[in-house]
Amino acid sequence: MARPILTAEQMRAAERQAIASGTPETTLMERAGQALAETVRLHVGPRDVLLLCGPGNNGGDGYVAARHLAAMGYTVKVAAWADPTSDAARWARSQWNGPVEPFASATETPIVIDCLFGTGLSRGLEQSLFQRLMLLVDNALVAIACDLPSGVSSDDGALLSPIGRYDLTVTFGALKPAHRLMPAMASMGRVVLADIGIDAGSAWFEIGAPDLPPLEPAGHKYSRGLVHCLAGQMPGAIALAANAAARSGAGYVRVSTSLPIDGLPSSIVQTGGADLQDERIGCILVGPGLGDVPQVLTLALTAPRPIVIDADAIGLVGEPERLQGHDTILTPHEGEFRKLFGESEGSKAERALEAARRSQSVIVYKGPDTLVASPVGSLAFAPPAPAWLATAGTGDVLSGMIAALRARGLGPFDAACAAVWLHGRAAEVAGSAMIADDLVEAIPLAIAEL
Ligand SMILES: NC(=O)C1=CN([C@@H]2O[C@H](COP(=O)(O)OP(=O)(O)OC[C@H]3O[C@@H](n4cnc5c(N)ncnc54)[C@H](O)[C@@H]3O)[C@@H](O)[C@H]2O)[C@@H](O)CC1
Ligand SMILES: [K+]
Repeated sequence: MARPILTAEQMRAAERQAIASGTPETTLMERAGQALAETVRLHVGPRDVLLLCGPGNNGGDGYVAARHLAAMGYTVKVAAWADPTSDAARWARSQWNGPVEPFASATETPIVIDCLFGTGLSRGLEQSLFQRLMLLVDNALVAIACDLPSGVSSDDGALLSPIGRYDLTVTFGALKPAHRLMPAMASMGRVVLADIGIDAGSAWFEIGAPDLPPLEPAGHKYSRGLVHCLAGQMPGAIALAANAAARSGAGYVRVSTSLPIDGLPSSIVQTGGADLQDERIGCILVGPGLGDVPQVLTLALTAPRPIVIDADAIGLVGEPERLQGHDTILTPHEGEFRKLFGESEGSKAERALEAARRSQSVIVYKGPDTLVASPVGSLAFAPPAPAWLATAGTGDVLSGMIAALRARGLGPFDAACAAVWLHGRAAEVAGSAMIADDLVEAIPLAIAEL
């Protein structure tokens, strides 16, 4: 299931919309606090709980959760860093009939719930506050963030002040960009999304397990999708990509190469020439192991077919506007992105969307927080992928997977999203000691699970 992602401003608008439709703000807060308490009950055993409450509505959620946890039988302590400043938070505070101690006197507790600041954080926490918070969080058996760890900038995932490591983050209505952007995402633990009755429709979302095109009973290798790979100076990389394409369900994978490539399965056809006008081609793949051979990219761009442009070919594009009018998917990592699009301002999300607009291409902006952006403003955030994907050749595997799913008939944005999800899942299946070749072997297993 794809989960929606909203900026802080969009979240406030959705909240205003819910209030205008007759749901009072205190009801939303009640639902949020109750969901937080329920999540603790479901995920964590019956140990003492400390809730740390801030002045805004994040703190309000904390007072509500304290009431529900106490009713569930937990031993609950509440420590406030400041008195409530919003009406809803004052209401929530008034409903909590236990003691509230000053933040400075809070001591280490097995379960710590950080309800200091959420989407309303406007600057870093003062030093004495973040130091004490980090101590309590890092010494807890289980640390839980209400909406966001305090110190995280909701819209871009930046750390406005240092944060500890959380086991669980419970968010409401929609995920926020920071839940899926570095560096913040690395410290959030599992992110649980609670429904509080807000309509959180958005063009931004977290990628969920894909629906792949059904296989036609009367299908044949061309209708299943023909991927045409263009080799370059280092054919090992394109061989990996071609293998990945074949194992992602392409009906037919061809590689144009001037040098025979050893070790390719015989089902992958090697050709000397490259007839890219062949209308049966579902997707062309260019870039892995290409080297400095710009004429191969130019050749690919003469073909009126979908193209995946990866690795070396990204650096050969020149101006992103050159790609307008082509049906292209680009798969840059950070260095390749900056080489093609320059040093632009803004969050990773904004830069990905701007790059997609300029090039009129789908951009797969890779990294520990991979994003897929479309020229019309759709933006997909990858769920966290295993750290062991950071090894040679995994990018080649991804580009082959995207080319296969594009050739199988998915649109460029959907093909990229599906491949990113399956790539992460295949890495989990392959395990932490995998090499890129093992990742290829794991693709059919990941697809079989769908
Ligand atoms: N938007 C929604 O639909 C809902 C929001 N809810 C909760 O409300 C939260 C947002 O509430 P708020 O907008 O009140 O924001 P916060 O509770 O995140 O914080 C706002 C308060 O903190 C102060 N502040 C900001 N940065 C500070 C800093 N570095 N040091 C000291 N003070 C600082 C602000 O002046 C303000 O008083 C969400 O994160 C979520 O937990 C929930 O109650 C459910 C519904
Ligand atoms: K928080």
